[in-house]
Amino acid sequence: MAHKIMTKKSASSPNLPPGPWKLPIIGNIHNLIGSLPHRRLRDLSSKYGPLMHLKLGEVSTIVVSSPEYAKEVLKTHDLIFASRPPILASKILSYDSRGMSFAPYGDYYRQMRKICTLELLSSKRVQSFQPIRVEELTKLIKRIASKEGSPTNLTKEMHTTSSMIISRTAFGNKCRDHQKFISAVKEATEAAGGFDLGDLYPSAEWLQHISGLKPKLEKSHQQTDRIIQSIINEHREAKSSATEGQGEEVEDDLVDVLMKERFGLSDDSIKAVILDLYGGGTETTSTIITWAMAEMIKNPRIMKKVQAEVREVYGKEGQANESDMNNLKYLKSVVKETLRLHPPGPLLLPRQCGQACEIKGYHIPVKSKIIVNAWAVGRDPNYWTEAERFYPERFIDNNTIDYHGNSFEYIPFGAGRRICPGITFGLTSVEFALALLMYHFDWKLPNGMKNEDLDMSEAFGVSVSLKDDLYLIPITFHP
Ligand code: HEM
Repeated sequence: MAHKIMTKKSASSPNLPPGPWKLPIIGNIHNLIGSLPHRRLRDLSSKYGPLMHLKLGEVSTIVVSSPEYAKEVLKTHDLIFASRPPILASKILSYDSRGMSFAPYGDYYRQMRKICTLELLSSKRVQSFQPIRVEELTKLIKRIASKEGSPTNLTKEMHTTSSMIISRTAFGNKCRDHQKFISAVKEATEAAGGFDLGDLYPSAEWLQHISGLKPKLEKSHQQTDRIIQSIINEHREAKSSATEGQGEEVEDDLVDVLMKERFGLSDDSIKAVILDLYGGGTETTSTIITWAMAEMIKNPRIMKKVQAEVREVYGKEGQANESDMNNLKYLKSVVKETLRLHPPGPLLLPRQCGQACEIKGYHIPVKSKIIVNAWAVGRDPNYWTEAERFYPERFIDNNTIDYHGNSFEYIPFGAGRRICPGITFGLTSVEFALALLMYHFDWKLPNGMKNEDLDMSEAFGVSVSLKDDLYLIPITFHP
């Protein structure tokens, strides 16, 4: 291994992974200033190695930037790193971390994860939501067609569509105003997206008060709580009138599933999980679609090839449908390549070390925060030829690299026990949306802009997205 210990340490000082010099109090916070975190961390790790130690405020942080070390953390020592660090936003917004994303690893988490993978996000359940996807995406195609020839804000359109798909999946027809829920969560996410000093200095609780974040999060939480609670109450009423034989048949949306008696979940747990699924599935899905569109506009050869494939497969039917998606081999490779270069969560979600351990001779202290730089791993030139190039062909006929965290050079959904449970849900929406956009329209940039001039700069947020909204001109395709 290239990064051996260079200096002899005394027996009492643990052999931490290498890292930049630490300043008093702030540690390495100043080392992160300059560019977006995933880029900055990659630059630092090219100097200090693929297993790097940083001190961010009080928090000992281990940064993983190569497939070999990602495998150590996400597979070899999976159980030790299966927890998440406590985060103020999740404590407040997610009912004391009762959702799945930030629940500490333990019995409660395992129960929720099981419900989620077997009941809420299983292939069968995802399949059952097909009518919702078809309806929302048909609305999207109609809205875009109505703007024929003029610039359309695809970023915004995709965000609206993904939000509606997940909100309708979660609440079904028993919610009268999806928009109210969507706006409240947007506000909460914006509040949580800020940098929280309190999380970097857990021992100084007073910091949470002076940063002003806590009251902001509490206010947002009260608002979202009121809305979801009233949706749950509506479900309860619909259920009881159906049982009494007066109501319509109760159709299973995600809240219905979570309310099943055999799970014995409290309302707070139900609300936390719903918020998690909404938070985990909306922006991720819409940003991938936008990145894929931007990459294809930049590479017209690729867009033409996808369009030819989609139009050939769906030509006879005159419209795209989900059942033939398996024939769209090239479109699927475009999605895979988009996720390699633009994983919406470039640093996955942080893990926490549950027990002091050693990785290839380096000491990992208990309670360290673990950051896996999936973005850097997906661009590692030791694993990828022409790593920075958008080249979907690399995945055609490559059956070894899948989405399930088995190849550690490709982990846009993470790997191991905490791998994203929404892979099927997310990919089904992404691939179908792209098939429709490619089938129904030709696309060009506004104001005579050249393909190569499209700015691909990133913005860091809940997901890493294009910095500027993507405006494209649709031209309807008439078969
Ligand atoms: C389509 C694009 C998506 C991407 C790229 C993505 C990516 C990720 C990543 C990187 C993680 C962290 C994994 C880890 O720590 O190893 C994660 C976790 C999670 N995702 Fe996704 N996700 C996507 C879609 C979805 C959807 C559609 C849902 C739900 C409807 C969802 C729900 C979740 C949840 C609940 C977790 C937390 C899992 C846990 O801690 O056990 N995601 N996702």
